[in-house]
Amino acid sequence: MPEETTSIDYVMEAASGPHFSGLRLDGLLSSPPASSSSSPAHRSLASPSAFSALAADSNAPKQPFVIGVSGGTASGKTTVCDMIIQQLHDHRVVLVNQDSFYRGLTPEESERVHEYNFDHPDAFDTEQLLDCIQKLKSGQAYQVPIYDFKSHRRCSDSFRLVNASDVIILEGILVFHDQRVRNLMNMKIFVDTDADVRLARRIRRDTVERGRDINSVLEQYAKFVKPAFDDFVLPSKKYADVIIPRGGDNHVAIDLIVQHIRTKLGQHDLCKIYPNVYVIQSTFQIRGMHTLIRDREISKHDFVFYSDRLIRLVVEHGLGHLPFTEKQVVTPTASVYTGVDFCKKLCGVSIVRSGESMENALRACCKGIKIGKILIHRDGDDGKQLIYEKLPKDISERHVLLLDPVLATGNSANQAIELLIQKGVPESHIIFLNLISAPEGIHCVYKRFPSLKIVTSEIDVALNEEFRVIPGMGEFGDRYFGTDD
Ligand SMILES: Nc1nc2c(ncn2[C@@H]2O[C@H](COP(=O)(O)OP(=O)(O)OP(=O)(O)O)[C@@H](O)[C@H]2O)c(=O)[nH]1
Ligand SMILES: O=P(O)(O)OC[C@H]1O[C@H](OP(=O)(O)OP(=O)(O)O)[C@H](O)[C@@H]1O
Ligand SMILES: O=c1cc[nH]c(=O)[nH]1
Repeated sequence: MPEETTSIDYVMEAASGPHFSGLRLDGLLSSPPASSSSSPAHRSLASPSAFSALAADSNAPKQPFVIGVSGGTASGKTTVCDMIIQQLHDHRVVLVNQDSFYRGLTPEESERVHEYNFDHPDAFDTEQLLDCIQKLKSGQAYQVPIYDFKSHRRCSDSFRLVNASDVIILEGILVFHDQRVRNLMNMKIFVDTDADVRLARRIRRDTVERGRDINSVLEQYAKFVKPAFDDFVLPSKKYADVIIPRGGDNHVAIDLIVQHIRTKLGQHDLCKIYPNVYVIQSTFQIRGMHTLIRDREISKHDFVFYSDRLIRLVVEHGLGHLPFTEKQVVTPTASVYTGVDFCKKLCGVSIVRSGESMENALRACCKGIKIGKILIHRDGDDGKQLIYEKLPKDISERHVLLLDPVLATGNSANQAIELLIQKGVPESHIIFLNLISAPEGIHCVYKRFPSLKIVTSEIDVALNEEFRVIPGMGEFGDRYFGTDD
């Protein structure tokens, strides 16, 4: 026992000296490792303009949310990632491990594997990792290499195909080291676990799972793992947005992180510009319904059925934005329940004809609700003319749910809103409900009516030259009412 303690002390002591990247030919090179940012390969890749071009196009389809998870060896990164993936069960999440981008050792390096520093940034092919994350971010699938920890090589003929998804988690000890990789992340998490706990886990993992003897594990730890942690991993902690003490045991932190990711996923870029735009939180159910109603091959019956389901969700969500008052009731157990009372001064206004498809859902939610109508004639595509209106007399005292499934140029909506305001409805008392909004329509409405609320189920990419929403769902009214052939 005293002998073992001495040898551990020795290796720990030795850890405080200099350390080097890649293969240590003599175990004690005299110059520090070349800075990775100075390599020509680094300079040539991914110019800043490539990134800004990606970021600048506000009409581009929604980009995946990229989470970086870093921390020392055996800190519990994998557990944290698993928990996030599990809790985000209704989103498509992919995990990319930095380990997959280990360069793999040359035969010469393999012969002296004990002198190879697997914990130095140069041990990873960061250019390829960047390429992978950029491709996934732009919606393309990527063939991730498979690295074998036993042979220290990559499998030459097989890859793991990672598909594009809503969330990409990039996990590894050094994922915050390179600024270009960091810049691709929307959220950075550092798993902070005490060094002694990590070392104990590492010893158990490497001896039990990787068939190594304890001395070689400690030697590698002292010579490479600990120094690289101090030099590269720990300094990158400052880039983290969230630091999780105790790793996977910290359920509160993971819950908060997942909540934040959920909020961000539901947020279109336009919601950041216009805080009164609400996109209902996307789920596979909602996407499934959109997939059906956007499919030009769907039957009329199914188009109506799935549009109605979506409309009901949008209506329910819209009602959630109405004011309420507190109300107490006595339950059958003679206890007091403190709840809320629905807003009483309410009405719906549909823009004829498509908006009428939303009336049933509103009636189903609000018994006996008054519903007015506005008919706007489309004269060309910019000229809209109001030709009919029938509104409740006391509309100025009511909150108005304005109904129309499509917001395209915004001209119809603006005509209708203008009329409501003329009738005395305060702008902030109008909630415009629709299934699909085009960015152009949102800009157009908010230019004139910034305090109105829009509740929609998806924001599309753009309008085409014919002012149709892209990808859109074609002419909603014709498809819903069966007048399209
Ligand atoms: N001996 C040896 N070690 C390697 C090799 N490749 C990677 N490593 C070690 O693997 C570690 C990186 O993985 P970790 O972060 O510990 O693994 P992990 O399972 O993701 O850790 P947690 O999930 O945080 O517990 C580095 O510290 C390297 O020293 C190899 O081929 N041989
Ligand atoms: O934002 P905009 O560019 O004004 O376009 C949106 C309008 O177009 C559609 O109606 P359409 O004129 O096709 O009539 P319909 O409801 O009778 O089908 C839709 O229901 C909106 O009212
Ligand atoms: O794409 C569009 C544009 C306006 N109205 C629709 O129904 N669809």
